Amino acid sequence: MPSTIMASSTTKPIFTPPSTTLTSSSSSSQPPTRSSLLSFLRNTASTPISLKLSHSHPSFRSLSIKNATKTIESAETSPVSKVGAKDTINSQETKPTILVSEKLGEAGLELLRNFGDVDCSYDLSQEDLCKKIASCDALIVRSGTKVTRQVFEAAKGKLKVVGRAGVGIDNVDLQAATEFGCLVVNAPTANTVAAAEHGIALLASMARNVAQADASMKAGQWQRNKYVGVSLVGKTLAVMGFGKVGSEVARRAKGLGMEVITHDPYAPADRARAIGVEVVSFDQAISTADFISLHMPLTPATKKVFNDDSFAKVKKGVRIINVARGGVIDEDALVRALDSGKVAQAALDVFTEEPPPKDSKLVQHERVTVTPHLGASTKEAQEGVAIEIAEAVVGALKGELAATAVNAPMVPAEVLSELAPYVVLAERLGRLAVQLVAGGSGIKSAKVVYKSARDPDDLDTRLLRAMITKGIIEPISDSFINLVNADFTAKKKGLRISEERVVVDASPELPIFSIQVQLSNVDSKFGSAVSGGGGDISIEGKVKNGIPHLTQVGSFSVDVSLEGNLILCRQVDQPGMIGQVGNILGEQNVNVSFMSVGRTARRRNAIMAIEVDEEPNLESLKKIGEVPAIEEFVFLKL
Ligand SMILES: NC(=O)c1ccc[n+]([C@@H]2O[C@H](COP(=O)([O-])OP(=O)(O)OC[C@H]3O[C@@H](n4cnc5c(N)ncnc54)[C@H](O)[C@@H]3O)[C@@H](O)[C@H]2O)c1
Ligand SMILES: O=C(O)[C@H](O)COP(=O)(O)O
Repeated sequence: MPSTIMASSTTKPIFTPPSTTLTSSSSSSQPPTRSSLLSFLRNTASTPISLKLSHSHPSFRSLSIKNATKTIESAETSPVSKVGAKDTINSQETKPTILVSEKLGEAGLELLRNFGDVDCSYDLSQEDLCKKIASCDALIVRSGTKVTRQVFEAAKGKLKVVGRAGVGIDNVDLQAATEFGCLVVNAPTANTVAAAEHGIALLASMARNVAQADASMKAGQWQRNKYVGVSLVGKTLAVMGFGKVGSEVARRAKGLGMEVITHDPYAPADRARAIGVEVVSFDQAISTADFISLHMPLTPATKKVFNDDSFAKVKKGVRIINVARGGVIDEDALVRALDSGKVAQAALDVFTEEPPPKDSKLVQHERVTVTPHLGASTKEAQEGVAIEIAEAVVGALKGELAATAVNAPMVPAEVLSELAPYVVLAERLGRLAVQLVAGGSGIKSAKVVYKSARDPDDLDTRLLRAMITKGIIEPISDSFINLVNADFTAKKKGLRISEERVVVDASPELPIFSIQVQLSNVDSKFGSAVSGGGGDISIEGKVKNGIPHLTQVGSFSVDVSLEGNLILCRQVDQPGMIGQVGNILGEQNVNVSFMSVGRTARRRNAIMAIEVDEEPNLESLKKIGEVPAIEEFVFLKL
């Protein structure tokens, strides 16, 4: 059974492909360009066509002569080739500017300096950050910089990647980043152990009043009876969030002889069981634990999850450790629970507001131990994080897909290399399909059919869908589309993209046998592209020897590589047609690089697909339209 995925829902028509008159072929109206944001992929030797997609705005010229009336329509030509190379981020002329707004390990800075101009400006105000960001290609932050919507707006499309040198990305407005097509990457692994060790340090020092006793001695006291602690062995620790840090804390707590239970709605129970940790419900965890250690991210679902209600359910005298995020605790409720004795002690590394106000009751509370967000602050972790984020940011600026992308699908390297030629095919099919739409028709829905011999579940199409979306939208709007914002932009423009995977009897060696793009409920300026009775514009392509080919236009089979621009003609099948069209193009020194003819029956309708190296002028296209046997034709720009 073919599977269908709805990429986005639709509300209103998105756009109308442009159409102007024959005389409007001048290239003087420069299309809007923005610098090359995130490319989808790097160039690889195995990829026949450059995948480093600079952010140009290639609109297209299209000419069609419809049936007997032979109306000529043309969309304005844009100087595609003039904008591409200049805008490429890693060109020889310009080095990317990387703003580092918080202290980063030297090894990471070194990596960044080898690639771009690094501006280390710490403690910037929001206003200064907004001023600076407009000239930056990348921004690297820790938890202290708030990367708000305002920052993305101020970047005016220049900012391509935000690197979070650490795990938590709650200080980055991910929605805004996605809308602006800005990739967000983090460094999720290098500080795990440091955070877990800090959690254990707080657990032990809280239980034995280390911080309070230390302060008391420094104040000249010797209070042995006052600082009698509690033992850890045999006590129950509830680890809330069994991710990287939580599981390391659990492991260490087991080593201290504690009973460990965990609550994590998403973690696989067998991973916990494997280290002797039982997964329980939230209520069970907090009501049975002697110690509760927090290790979940701050999300809308976890915000203030520890509040008056939850403190009402905890065991009297519970002790709480938080090295996750301050915002998961309602801090006023915690003060109340401490004052009432329901919570005996708390050890906190993180706060709702950082730094917390000087008169914070929580910080000043005598049964609270505090550290200024030091969980990740070991020499080792900071060097590791710096290298991890520098590599991710440099990779993203080079156009590589980041393994630690937070707001884009992570596509494993082996999948990526296999899909690379199909990615090119996908974009080109989208680009061709939209040029077949007649002016005046709004495109509301596109359907993509992937034919493959493989199990549909084995086919990750997110990248392909993004590229088809890019192909459809970019030529006719000023939107810049990448893997980060493709689905968002499609939805915003009311374009619904549905996907279907069809299993076919083909070689399982190839991930995809063919990709078909259908545009529904639109008129076509090339009627032959409309297939069957459904009235959908339909084109299909395959990858042959690593090169994308157009193999079907409407009901006609063709076979032409998708490397240059394309002329599609429908004519009465008769001798001499190739020569006539070839002569017209030859007169203008336009080289035909590839051509193919598909027909329904001998001496009936045929489609000629001609790939040309150069762009024919309007005069030549007009002459092609005037060849008597040619019933309709369209010029498509790739
Ligand atoms: N204090 C520090 O310096 C420091 C250092 C590193 C990490 N952190 C913070 O620690 C937290 C965990 O980091 P990590 O690297 O282990 O992340 P992680 O993504 O590996 O683990 C988070 C876990 O929380 C779970 N989770 C999500 N919602 C939950 C909920 N409602 N209840 C319970 N569990 C839930 C997830 O399923 C996941 O297993 C993050 O908030 C991170 O920002 C702080
Ligand atoms: O989420 C994290 O990685 C930690 O909170 C560390 O934050 P920091 O980089 O500001 O120390």
